[in-house]
Formats: sequence, structure tokens, C-alpha cells
Amino acid sequence: MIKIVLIRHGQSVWNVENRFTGWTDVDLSENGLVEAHHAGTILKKNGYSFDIAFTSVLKRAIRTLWTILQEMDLMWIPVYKSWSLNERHYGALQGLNKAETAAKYGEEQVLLWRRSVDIRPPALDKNDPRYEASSPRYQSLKEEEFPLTENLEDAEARVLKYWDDKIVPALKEGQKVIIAAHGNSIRALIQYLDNVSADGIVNLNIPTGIPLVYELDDDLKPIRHYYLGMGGEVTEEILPNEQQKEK
Ligand SMILES: O=C(O)[C@H](O)COP(=O)(O)O
Repeated sequence: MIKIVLIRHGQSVWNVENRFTGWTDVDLSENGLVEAHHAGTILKKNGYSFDIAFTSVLKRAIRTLWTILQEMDLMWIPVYKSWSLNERHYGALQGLNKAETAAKYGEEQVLLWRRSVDIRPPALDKNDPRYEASSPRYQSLKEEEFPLTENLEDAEARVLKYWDDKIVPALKEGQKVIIAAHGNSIRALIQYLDNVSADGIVNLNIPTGIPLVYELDDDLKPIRHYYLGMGGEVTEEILPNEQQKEK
């Protein structure tokens, strides 16, 4: 049996402001940093260790990973960063408040943009200051490859390519792997691993900063998965930050 740990970054400053974030490079909130420290403590207390780590090129995920590795005294392990693990690109919605956007376009339309598989948010214009194709962190991307918006299918295509090219080989070599990423890049991977239907994935939300353990067989097919708390597997439902706030 192979174990892999997935974790969504801790709460970000735009999670607090309830803004669409996507590829915008915002940092963790104070609470998000606490979540990251707590996640590292949980993993260490439950006897986990890692040989290799993967994350995105966005600081909220990178800092979450750094903080976890700091708590586990594993800052020396190799860390690979790739835009492939970035949050899905939210296009022209990036920076807008989610509640205000729902008031303007309707709850149903916003839910479709946030949680459907094949509906893309409005695209970003290349003249928009939020268009970051020239950022040094994306120098490996050809301009035509740089997204102006993404649906979950688009994000899943790049996440799965990275999974096959970089993460599967590490797992097959017996390396213990942690992936620190984003709500929708993790949803994309889970849809693939658990073969979740388009209808089923709409209701899947990933909480911030809580380790999610996947146990895989030798063919990397999921056996079971669970969130981890101080006392081990967490059985009760965990609500993502936004839902907690909305409760
Ligand atoms: O990119 C964002 O806005 C959040 O990180 C994830 O947003 P969502 O939960 O609305 O997809």
C-alpha cells in the first residue's frame, strides 16, 4: 500500500475577503499560517515523513509546504514547484468578491463557474493588468499556453500530465510524497483518482490546511482516503473555510 498526502494551502488573505483568487499570488492569512503549522504538527505526531514534495508556483501553497516541512524538520527534502499544480485560473473573475459576483450574475451562475467541470469563467483580456504571461515564474510557458481562464477540465489536464510525468515515477520508486496545492487542483486530482462524476465533483470542497491522506494500491488505484487530525483519522465531516464562514 502506498500513502500520499495532499493538502490545500492554509487560508489565504483573499479567502478571508471571499475573493476569486485563481493564479493571483496572494499570501496566507495569519490564520492560514497557523493552519500550516498545525498541519505539520499533525503529520509529525502521526508518524508521517516525506522524501519529496511537490507544490505550485504560488506563495500560499509554497509557504504552507515550507511551514509543514519546518515543523517536521524536513526542510532539507527536495521540493519541486510547477505552474501545473496552480489553482485553476479564474479568468476575469480574479480579484472580484464572490458574494458581489453572485449578486450580479446569480448564485447558480457563480456555482457553475466555481464547481462545474466544463464551464469556464469569463476570460481575461491580454491587455488586463492581471494577465501575467510575462512573469518570470511562467517563462517555461509559451504565450499560447498561458490560460486566460480555466474550467476544471482544463486544470485537470495539466494536473494529470504533471501527476503522470513527475509524481507517479516518485511513487513507483517508493518515495513518500506530499503535494501542497489548491482547492481546485486537488479537486481535479481527486476526480481522476476516485473517478468522480461531473455531478459528484460539484459538491466536493477541499478545506484549507488539513492533511488529506490517500492510500493507493500498487497500481496507484485508491483504496481509501481520510483527513488527518491530532488523534489520527478524522471521521466527522470537515467544512472548508468559506462554508464555515457562511454557516
Ligand atoms: O481561487 C480561489 O478563489 C480559491 O482558492 C478557490 O476558490 P473556489 O473554492 O471558489 O473554487
